[in-house]
Amino acid sequence: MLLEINNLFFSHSPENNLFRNFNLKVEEGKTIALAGESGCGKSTLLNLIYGLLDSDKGEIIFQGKPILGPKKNLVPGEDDMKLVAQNYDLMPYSTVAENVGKFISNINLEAKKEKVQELLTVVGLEEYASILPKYLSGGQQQRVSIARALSVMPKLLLLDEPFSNLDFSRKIELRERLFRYVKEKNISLLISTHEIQEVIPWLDQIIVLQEGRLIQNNNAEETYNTPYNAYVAKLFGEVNIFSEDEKSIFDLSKNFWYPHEIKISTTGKEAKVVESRFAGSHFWNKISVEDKNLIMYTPEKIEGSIHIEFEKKKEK
Ligand SMILES: Nc1ncnc2c1ncn2[C@@H]1O[C@H](COP(=O)(O)OP(=O)(O)OP(=O)(O)O)[C@@H](O)[C@H]1O
Repeated sequence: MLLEINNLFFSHSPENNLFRNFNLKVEEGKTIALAGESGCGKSTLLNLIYGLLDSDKGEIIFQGKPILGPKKNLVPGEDDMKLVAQNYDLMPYSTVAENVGKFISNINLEAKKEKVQELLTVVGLEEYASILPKYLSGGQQQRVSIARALSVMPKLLLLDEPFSNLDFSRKIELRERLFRYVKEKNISLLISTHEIQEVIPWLDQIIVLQEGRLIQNNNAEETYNTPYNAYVAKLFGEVNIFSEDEKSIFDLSKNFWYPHEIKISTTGKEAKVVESRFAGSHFWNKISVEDKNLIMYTPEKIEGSIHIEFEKKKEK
């Protein structure tokens, strides 16, 4: 096992016990999302794993060796682990290329140059090699920091919200190149995000945190289809949530229905269209059924009175 967290306890302050008996295992070469709403403990967990914080109890074992916090280890960080936090920590008077090459040996300068070039391509900054970081946007600095972390070929890369500062098209480009690169090099990636939708296609596993508790740890498909609770379902975007009573009124077998799982049918329950709005790839509709408002997506604009059914194949 690459990383093992056993019975971890941690609190920032005595009145706020964030992690209470937290356990997690990370295998080699896996791409894992650390998901959960703001404040659930994602950054704190990454900092604990990297050795920037002292745990109150329990152990974090990386490649068979315990990670010691700052009290016992003055220089945090392991050779085979890198963290890219939300402050990018670049050398201000060195160029982008020098920053990326900071940890690469100077023994073979030609090989170093090639490696830096390869990493700049991964993060889409080939043209910025000779620029100083201060002339870069926050998102670009973030990418330099990711390239520098990749340069040491870590066994485990921890990324804290790596796409938070990027516009949509940059995000799509970086995402694909980064995820392919880490898989190819067998680097385990633990990436914190509150926009799980954006990374689903690349994930082996999703770990969901809720107020410091690990509440679900499955692959993306299982997490999406059988979310542990409404909090998990909501991480995937809009979802219709039914109480136990409503579940029986609607004769449903599960509590969470995504908008695309509700379909127009010739029979089924009658519904009134409250509003229908163009949303790009579909129309976003609010409908009212049995005094409950539901969101459903349709290919065309809808109005008036309709009949709906709940997609059968997703029922479990
Ligand atoms: N230095 C600190 N001192 C005291 N409390 C802190 C500190 N850092 C974080 N916290 C608290 O610990 C909890 C977890 O914070 P953390 O930053 O780990 O969450 P997060 O899931 O990464 O959030 P975000 O997605 O907003 O970055 C929050 O309640 C936060 O207010």
